[in-house]
Amino acid sequence: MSSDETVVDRMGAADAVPGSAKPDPILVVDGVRRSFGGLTAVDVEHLEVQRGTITALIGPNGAGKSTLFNLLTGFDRADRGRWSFDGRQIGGRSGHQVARAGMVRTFQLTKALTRMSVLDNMLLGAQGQLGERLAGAFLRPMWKSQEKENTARALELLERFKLIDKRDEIAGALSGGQRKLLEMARALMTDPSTIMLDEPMAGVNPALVQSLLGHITSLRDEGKTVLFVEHDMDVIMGISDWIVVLAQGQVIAEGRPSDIRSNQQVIDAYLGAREEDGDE
Ligand SMILES: Nc1ncnc2c1ncn2[C@@H]1O[C@H](COP(=O)(O)OP(=O)(O)OP(=O)(O)O)[C@@H](O)[C@H]1O
Repeated sequence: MSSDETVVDRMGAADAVPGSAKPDPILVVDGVRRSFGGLTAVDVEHLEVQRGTITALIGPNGAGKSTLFNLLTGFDRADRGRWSFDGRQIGGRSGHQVARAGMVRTFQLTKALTRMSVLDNMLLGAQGQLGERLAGAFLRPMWKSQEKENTARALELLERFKLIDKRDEIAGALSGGQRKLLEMARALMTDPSTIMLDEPMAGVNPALVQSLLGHITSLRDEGKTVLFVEHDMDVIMGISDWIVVLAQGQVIAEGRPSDIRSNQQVIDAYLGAREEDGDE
């Protein structure tokens, strides 16, 4: 859990305003826009993500969270804009190149991946960003030495995520929570410095929630940057160092959990509406 003191240490004096400067940003986004026909899905003027923190990206359905994730990790093309990761411009790079630069996103298990073993899923993760485009992927032949190295890393991660006993089972046989653990473990195969988690708690049995939360905070405590999209407010408020709120493609607010909870614009655009709907 993030105590106020550690949050202050990590975020410095960052202001709780959209587009605020961070003391040591790992990701800097400028003027990124993506439209689908007449609909502007993402229109982010400026956004900085602080290195070594857990940053949540929240917003109502259709706010553009997934589209922004896809753009930043090279799985979709922006109409305009640029962004840098760890000081290097990576706008327009492929998912594979972005992964090599050190930023990886998780993907939910596609049908093809559910038919593969847990270990093979991990080995596929070693080949860089694993996206929908790789849905029908099969393992590329690897050099023996590389295969040995990858297998050793996969087993080490499966051990850490308590999936080692499942290594030879097909991924489709895993529970919802175990799938989320596999998605996270697989994304770590390339040892990224930044991991982007797509709804890490969706479909997770309450018994596994604490374990997943523990894994996420350990990643941050090891120095990794974690950016995640999530709908569960308790999870968001509980583990985030910083929260970015997107509505209709734009950043309408950002700040510490306490700032966001009391932000009237966020309550009007998102939190209030969710309370009426009943929290998902
Ligand atoms: N490939 C696409 N073609 C057309 N419209 C799209 C496409 N991808 C996203 N959109 C539209 O862009 C908007 C933003 O969608 P996006 O999935 O990024 O939102 P989101 O915040 O991730 O929503 P959710 O919380 O429901 O997952 C939506 O109106 C969506 O319908």
